[in-house]
Amino acid sequence: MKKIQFFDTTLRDGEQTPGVNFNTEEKVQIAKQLEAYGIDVIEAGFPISSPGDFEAVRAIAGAVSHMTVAGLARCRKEDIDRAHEALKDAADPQIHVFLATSDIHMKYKLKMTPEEVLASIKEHVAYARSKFEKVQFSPEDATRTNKDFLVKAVQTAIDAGATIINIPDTVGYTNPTEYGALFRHLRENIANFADVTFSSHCHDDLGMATANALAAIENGATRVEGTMNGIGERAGNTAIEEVAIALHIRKDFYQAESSIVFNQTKRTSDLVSRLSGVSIPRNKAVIGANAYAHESGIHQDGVLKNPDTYEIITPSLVGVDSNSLPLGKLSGKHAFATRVAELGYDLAADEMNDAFKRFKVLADKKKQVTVDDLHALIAGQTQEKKDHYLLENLQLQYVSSGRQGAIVCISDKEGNTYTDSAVGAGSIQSIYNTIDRILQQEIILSDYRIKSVTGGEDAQAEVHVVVKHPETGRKYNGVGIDFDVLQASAKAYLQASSALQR
Ligand SMILES: CC(=O)SCCNC(=O)CCNC(=O)[C@H](O)C(C)(C)COP(=O)(O)OP(=O)(O)OC[C@H]1O[C@@H](n2cnc3c(N)ncnc32)[C@H](O)[C@@H]1OP(=O)(O)O
Ligand SMILES: CC(C)C(=O)C(=O)O
Repeated sequence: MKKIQFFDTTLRDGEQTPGVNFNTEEKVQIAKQLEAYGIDVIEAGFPISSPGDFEAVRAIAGAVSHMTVAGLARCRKEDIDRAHEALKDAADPQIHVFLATSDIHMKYKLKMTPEEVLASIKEHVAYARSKFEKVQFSPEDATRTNKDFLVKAVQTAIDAGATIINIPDTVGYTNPTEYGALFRHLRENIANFADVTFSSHCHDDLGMATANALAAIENGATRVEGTMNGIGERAGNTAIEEVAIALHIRKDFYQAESSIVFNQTKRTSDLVSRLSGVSIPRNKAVIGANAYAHESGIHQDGVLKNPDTYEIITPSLVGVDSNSLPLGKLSGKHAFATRVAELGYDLAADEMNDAFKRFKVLADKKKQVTVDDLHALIAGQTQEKKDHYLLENLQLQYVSSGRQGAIVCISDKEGNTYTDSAVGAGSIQSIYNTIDRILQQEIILSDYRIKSVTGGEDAQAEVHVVVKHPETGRKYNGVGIDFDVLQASAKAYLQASSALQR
């Protein structure tokens, strides 16, 4: 098994995410959590960039005990001096010196010739080495750099004293085949490749940052740079938690291990998300809210029988409490029955079948069926079983100004069905007038209240009515629950009428 080190740059490249700005206290908090997560090296910042960044690097250097603390520096002596100053209290300091090597960066950004770039690498890496034992050099934009020139730049850095070489895919341009081949090329052409730590640093512009990092590992890299949750410049960096878990779950393939403390994954990710303000997409690998949720019936049935059928990561491994089986229109009977039983209902087989049919109708209308929806559904079903009359269907004619019309069909316990129609000042009144005609009753509606049982725009409605017998003055209650408020109103009125007619 080879050992893969993780270099976390959440506080440096991660902070380059537009809109993200950590203060020193937050940086120290994240650094300590990254240490608990088992990160080997933390890039605490870019000390020359601002007094705040300098201070944060200094504070982190003094706050962590067994993680290497790195600071970034351009090929400029003042950058290296500033990093040295910021890291002077670190138990294990490292400097990260970089200089771009691609034609486009050298010509347009640096305005330097390739020869000047090689000379600068030699001079500044040597200067860094005079101050640090651990010197990392990154040829920025390496994946768009001429391969022969990249070898020269890397060899120059190693000869000048670099102990770590990082190969950045600065603009997220490469792919796993090409990036893997680049590491092979370096392995074959760098004299003392094995004496130096080779590292990957990928960006996610084409969505391949994790795959590229893994390809680097397959081809000689023993260190991976990345950020928690993949935050970073533009589309972000390699997500550390993804590479770490991929190595662990596919140990059989990668033959590699790391110091990552997996059950700290969720906690670390949550902290970075909260302090950065960058929320995690629900479908994000490893730590997204849906990563351990199974909605479709066949998957839910499999997971209930044995979680390994559809779960390659056990939620507790990464510090997630448990998996979940959210109910939706694609869910099946096994998951539905399990949830109903968990909610404390003991339904007979025919009741369960009936409830499942109603659930499917409801789920077709709602994005997700919640626990409240289930309570409402079962409460409605239990109540309707007791009622003499049942609503079969309802048809309404809406006129923008004028009287509204309703056609109502109801059935009774003996299996008779009755259909009639009537008009009213509003839709609900037209429904109630029709029910009165069918049941040949004259009753007084003394109260009508409506509330939503569940949340969201697709909430179920619960309607409460109180009707009064015109002669005895006795009052009868009715409750109707339905996805549709007019249906719920009809059901409530029928229930109250059933009670009055008994
Ligand atoms: C690929 C990466 O992510 S690299 C890290 C990127 N991160 C950041 O840039 C965040 C922090 N940066 C900053 O605060 C500022 O850019 C500073 C303090 C570093 C520099 O600020 P300024 O002096 O105002 O320069 P500015 O940012 O406008 O331009 C960068 C200068 O650095 C030069 N430069 C860029 N990279 C390097 C390098 N590796 N080595 C030496 N010089 C470099 C540029 O050519 C340019 O030089 P010029 O002023 O002679 O034209
Ligand atoms: C400083 C380097 C490693 C970098 O962040 C990049 O090239 O993306």
